[in-house]
Amino acid sequence: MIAAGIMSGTSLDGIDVALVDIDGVGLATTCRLISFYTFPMPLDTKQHIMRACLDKATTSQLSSLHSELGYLFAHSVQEALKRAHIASKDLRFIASHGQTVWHAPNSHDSNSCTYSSTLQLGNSAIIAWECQTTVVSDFRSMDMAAGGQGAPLVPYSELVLYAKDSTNRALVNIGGISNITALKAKAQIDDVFAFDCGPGNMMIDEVCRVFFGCEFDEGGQLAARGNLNPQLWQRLCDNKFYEQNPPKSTGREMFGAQYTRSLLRQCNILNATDALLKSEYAYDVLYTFTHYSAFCIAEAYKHFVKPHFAQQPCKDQLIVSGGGAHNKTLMSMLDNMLPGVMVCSQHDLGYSSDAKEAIAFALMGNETLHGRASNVPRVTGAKCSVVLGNVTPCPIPTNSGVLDVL
Ligand SMILES: Nc1ncnc2c1ncn2[C@@H]1O[C@H](COP(=O)(O)OP(=O)(O)OP(=O)(O)O)[C@@H](O)[C@H]1O
Ligand SMILES: CC(=O)N[C@H]1[C@@H]2OC[C@@H](O2)[C@@H](O)[C@@H]1O[C@H](C)C(=O)O
Repeated sequence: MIAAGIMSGTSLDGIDVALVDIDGVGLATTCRLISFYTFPMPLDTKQHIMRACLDKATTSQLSSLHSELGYLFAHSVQEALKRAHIASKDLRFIASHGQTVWHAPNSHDSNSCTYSSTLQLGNSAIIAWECQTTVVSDFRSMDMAAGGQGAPLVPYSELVLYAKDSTNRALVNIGGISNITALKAKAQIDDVFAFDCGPGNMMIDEVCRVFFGCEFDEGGQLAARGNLNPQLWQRLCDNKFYEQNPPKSTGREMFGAQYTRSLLRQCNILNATDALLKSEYAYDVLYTFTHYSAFCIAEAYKHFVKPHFAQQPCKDQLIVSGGGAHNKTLMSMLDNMLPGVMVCSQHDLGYSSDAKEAIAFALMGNETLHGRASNVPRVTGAKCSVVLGNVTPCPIPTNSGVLDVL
């Protein structure tokens, strides 16, 4: 059956839509990518999201953004179907990740009456109405309710789609944040091991905005012209997220624009008034942040993944997906930091590097509609396996039960 997975991640660069042909459930699922599209995030919407992420949106602005994103996601799916020449009546369901504007898994504090929470916006009723189909959304809340971090969730789909009998595979997604999934050869669900490594492109993008007036470092060409700035490197390494034991997850709350700019200020880089000095700094600053992103991934691999792989002595692969796979400087830093490991991209293996997360949510939506769990408790720290997501039925009455989609 045909399903759509929608992902818009922490980078806010665009809305990813994967149209897939999906069959079966659990480890027997087959999921063929029919088409994949990324629709640019409109500037206004991006500003609205940033305002919410920075905790500066009013309640009415948040509510409006929830609807705004609902329409944007729905229209993205409609456009994808049109471009792929698929009739909307053939779409059986949409799995929508939503836009994360808040993710605070460790915030429980009874003294201040603060609760752990996660918030993904994009009104599912609007998506269901506009596309006249069933929608599965809000995948993270149930895992968090069950005591988990609500992230990362993609590892379940990675086990289903990429586990091998003869190779230890570490799958790294370098989006705004980078995360890693360890699939040792012949992995079963209880073997899956995954966590967020640290910043992926988030700080790199911020440096590009501050110094170069662009949104990202195309191909890593700008960083390639720099060298390590020792003072900044020291400051970056003071952040010990990369050393923390998993399970762990992070986001814009830790590695966002405010943090990036505060590091630059501490090193007197943002304070430099001399334009020439600033421009000389720029490439080194970008190189240093890129090096830090690679370092967080390499450290994650060396300290947590490699010992796990040692249980299965066979070939080790590190497979990179997400926008960071296009950054050649970052990829070559990773390669240098991990001698003896075959570092490649999803694309090198014949899969789309960009579509992975959108496909993953389509697969998890399928599990949900079959009443099956798709979190990995060992990964998120949840007390047990749980069925993820909220199901918004197709608005057309059928009188045959809301889950009659399959
Ligand atoms: N051609 C390219 N060269 C260098 N970097 C790129 C390129 N294309 C994309 N990127 C980087 O990848 C980022 C987007 O990656 P991606 O879409 O995987 O992130 P995301 O899904 O938003 O984030 P997350 O997975 O953390 O939620 C961009 O912001 C940019 O930094
Ligand atoms: C809260 C949230 O949206 N987290 C994202 C983010 O982007 C990367 C990393 O941080 C990961 O934990 C997660 O996304 C992927 C899709 C996941 O859950 O596996």
